Amino acid sequence: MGKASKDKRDIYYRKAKEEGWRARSAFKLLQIDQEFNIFHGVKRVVDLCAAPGSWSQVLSRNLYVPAKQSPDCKEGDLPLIVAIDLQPMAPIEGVIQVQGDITNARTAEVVIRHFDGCKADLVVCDGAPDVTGLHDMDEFVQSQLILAALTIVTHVLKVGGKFVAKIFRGKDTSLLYCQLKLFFSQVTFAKPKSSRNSSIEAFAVCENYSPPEGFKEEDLYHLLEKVGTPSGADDLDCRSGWLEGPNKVYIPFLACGDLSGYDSDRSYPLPSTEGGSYRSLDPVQPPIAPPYKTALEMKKASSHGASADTIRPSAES
Ligand SMILES: C[S@@+](CC[C@H](N)C(=O)[O-])C[C@H]1O[C@@H](n2cnc3c(N)ncnc32)[C@H](O)[C@@H]1O
Repeated sequence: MGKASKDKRDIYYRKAKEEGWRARSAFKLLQIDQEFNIFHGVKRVVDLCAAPGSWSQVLSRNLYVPAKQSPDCKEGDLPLIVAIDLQPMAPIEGVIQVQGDITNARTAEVVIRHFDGCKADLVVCDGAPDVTGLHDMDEFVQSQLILAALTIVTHVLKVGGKFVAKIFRGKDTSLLYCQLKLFFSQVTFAKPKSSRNSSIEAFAVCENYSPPEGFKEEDLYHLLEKVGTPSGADDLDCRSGWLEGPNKVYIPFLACGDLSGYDSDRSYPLPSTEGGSYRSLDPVQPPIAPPYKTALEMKKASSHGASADTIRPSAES
């Protein structure tokens, strides 16, 4: 698809470039905030799986920049934004970057250290594995990423805090809902208007972090395993809900936005520019070390006569 054609078919892709966002996903977080007011009162935030950084940009523009420009704000009062990803990303004003795997305990430790004993008001996670197209498999890997994010949440989120995580809707969605409901009094699955209807993605918006009484972080997985099992029913289900039977949970699902917003499944005419012809903008910030870079290097080298297996992946060279 040519750039102009993509601009026409994907209004949020075009708008992202016009407004200086690194990815169209920025609009998903903005639309979730419009509906749930998740940024209200937030001073400390963790952005998990943040690259290329459009959610971190949203956090910077909505929290850090206004505070910095306020004449009453002192240096120590500036919002703290910590962003983590496997991939490096170009710097963003007011955002501390950690490169690491969120499923690794050491990454969680680095994040916790940045908070220096204080707790976060908000944790967001837009993590996605490389999608295989096998829905059950993709949903499973995605749910593992969410559970890794929940591990970090249990260590860094303050009681009453919020957590927003990308989910893939599938057969285990109710289980995931019940697991999240163990820790948050309000859990809503939301679909922002900028997320295409054809995509199985949605976002779990979890409000009012309130772990079960006596909860210890090291017991997280043991507790989650009990959700939906007969043995766990007695002590957990009153909080998290039932997976089966007459009292089965119904997941609150909300389509964010109204009819006045752009529809991500529609094509929109391109704006006419001076001179009549439309000029597509370049992406705001191309990824600095994308996973496909090695493949491109190998392809380039093989077309110049070198054997592909003599090329070292760029991370090792
Ligand atoms: C959809 S992108 C995130 C887009 C980002 N929110 C933005 O607005 O620019 C998903 C990201 O998840 C990251 N990711 C996937 N698995 C991860 C893991 N185990 N640890 C850290 N990051 C991970 C990928 O590297 C990728 O950058």
